[in-house]
Amino acid sequence: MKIGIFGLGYVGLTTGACMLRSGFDVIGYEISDIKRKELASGRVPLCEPGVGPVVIAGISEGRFRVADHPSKDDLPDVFFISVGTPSDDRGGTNLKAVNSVFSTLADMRSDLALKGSEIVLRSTVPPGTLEVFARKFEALFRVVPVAFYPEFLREGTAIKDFENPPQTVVGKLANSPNPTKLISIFEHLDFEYRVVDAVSAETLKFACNGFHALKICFANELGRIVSSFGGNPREVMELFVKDTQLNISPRYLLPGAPFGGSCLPKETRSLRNLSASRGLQTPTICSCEESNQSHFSYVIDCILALNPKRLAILGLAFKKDTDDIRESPTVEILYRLAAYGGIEFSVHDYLVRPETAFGVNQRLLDKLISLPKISFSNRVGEVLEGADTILIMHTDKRYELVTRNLECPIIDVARWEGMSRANTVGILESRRSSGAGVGIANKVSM
Ligand SMILES: NC(=O)C1=CN([C@@H]2O[C@H](COP(=O)(O)OP(=O)(O)OC[C@H]3O[C@@H](n4cnc5c(N)ncnc54)[C@H](O)[C@@H]3O)[C@@H](O)[C@H]2O)C=CC1
Ligand SMILES: O=C(O)[C@H]1O[C@H](OP(=O)(O)OP(=O)(O)OC[C@H]2O[C@@H](n3ccc(=O)[nH]c3=O)[C@H](O)[C@@H]2O)[C@H](O)[C@@H](O)[C@@H]1O
Repeated sequence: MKIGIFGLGYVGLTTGACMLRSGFDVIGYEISDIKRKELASGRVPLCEPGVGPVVIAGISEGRFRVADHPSKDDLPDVFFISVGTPSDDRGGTNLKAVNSVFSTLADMRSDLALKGSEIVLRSTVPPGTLEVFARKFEALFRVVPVAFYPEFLREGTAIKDFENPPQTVVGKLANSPNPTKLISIFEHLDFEYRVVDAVSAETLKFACNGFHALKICFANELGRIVSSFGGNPREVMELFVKDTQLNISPRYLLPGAPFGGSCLPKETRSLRNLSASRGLQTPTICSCEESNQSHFSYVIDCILALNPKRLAILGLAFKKDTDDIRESPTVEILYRLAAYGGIEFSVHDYLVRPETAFGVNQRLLDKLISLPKISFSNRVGEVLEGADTILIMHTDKRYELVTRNLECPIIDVARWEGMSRANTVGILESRRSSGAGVGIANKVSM
């Protein structure tokens, strides 16, 4: 069986690698010339453990090909759509890329029907999206099975998650046939799956990401309360998650950094936007954004309490084991601290590299490293040299080891260590009276 994948980003390339591992041939359709060229030259334009070697081997064996659009002489049996669905200006979902893919496929509908191809939407989309596209591209949906199959992978563990998903759900429209070829892929991978209506599958995806964000907010808010009484937030929550009868899984429940990445912030904005569009009052769900912002303020206070002059920051990506800096908490913290002036930053990450960043990540990184008083390196020793304060943002054991015997103050946000706001008020006052940070002062005071 031949698999086609639209969008060779974090999800699309992982899907490609997993399909190759399962023995299928893959054609990736990617709109970015640079990404296509990189792949054609045997370079993988992102860091995701395990993906690179499989994709490169697939390319050299001729089992992974890359093109800008499908050709009717070389049609896949199953098309996965994994293009980006970023937030729009109002917190809704920008569906332009998905629309463009459906439009391409609609133009080829007779060839797709002849081949018996199926279309599987994997991009995260708001409830009701498949129905909207079914109306818009009615002629395509009439002759080709189209399903929504939410993706539950996490960056950094994407292959593992793809091959062992927490659950497998296929959403389809009432009058659409079962996507039998897609289901035969699951059989091969030994997945259990459930077929539900498209709106349920679309909403389930938002429910999962919204709940992940909510759990993080709860853990971080509770952490702040425990800290204020002199208790140990990690200990409290480590005990809390031991109760797996009533407290569900430990994931997302250990206090640490504010949440970030390309998904949770986007989906919390989308949920607020969806509620508002239906005139619904959903204060718990809507408060996640505010709660996360207040946690940023708390972390900033803890850093400023140490009055750093030269701050070494370990971990720039939104979490360890990825090079993705989209909505990274570290990036947000850097901008907020930079607005105060007077701090020099040296930043380390094992995987983020200016020379290998692409697309949005490249633009974000270029902007960040053009900040005054910031240096960036992939050598941790270089970054630590001369630092008077250290900020650890990733739960990476290597950071624990390399900082173990250092004498300067360390704030390990990822593990909630060294987090204290003592003396913050005095420092904020003096920074404010020197005119620094006026623009964001109200965000920082709590
Ligand atoms: N990153 C993650 O951990 C997860 C993401 N998702 C969802 O999967 C989707 C993709 O996410 P990412 O892979 O992170 O995005 P990404 O931004 O890394 O990749 C999207 C790719 O699609 C390409 N593209 C855009 N329009 C195209 C078109 N018309 N034809 C072909 N290629 C096109 C872009 O150039 C880019 O390479 C989003 O809807 C996201 O919400 C779902 C689960 C996990
Ligand atoms: O829909 C998506 O796009 C994906 O979004 C997230 O995956 P991802 O953003 O790759 O990574 P996560 O591990 O969920 O991390 C997101 C944020 O939560 C934080 N986090 C994660 C786990 C945890 O236990 N605690 C915690 O604070 C991370 O540091 C990060 O800031 C979801 O968790 C995936 O299940 C989902 O498929």
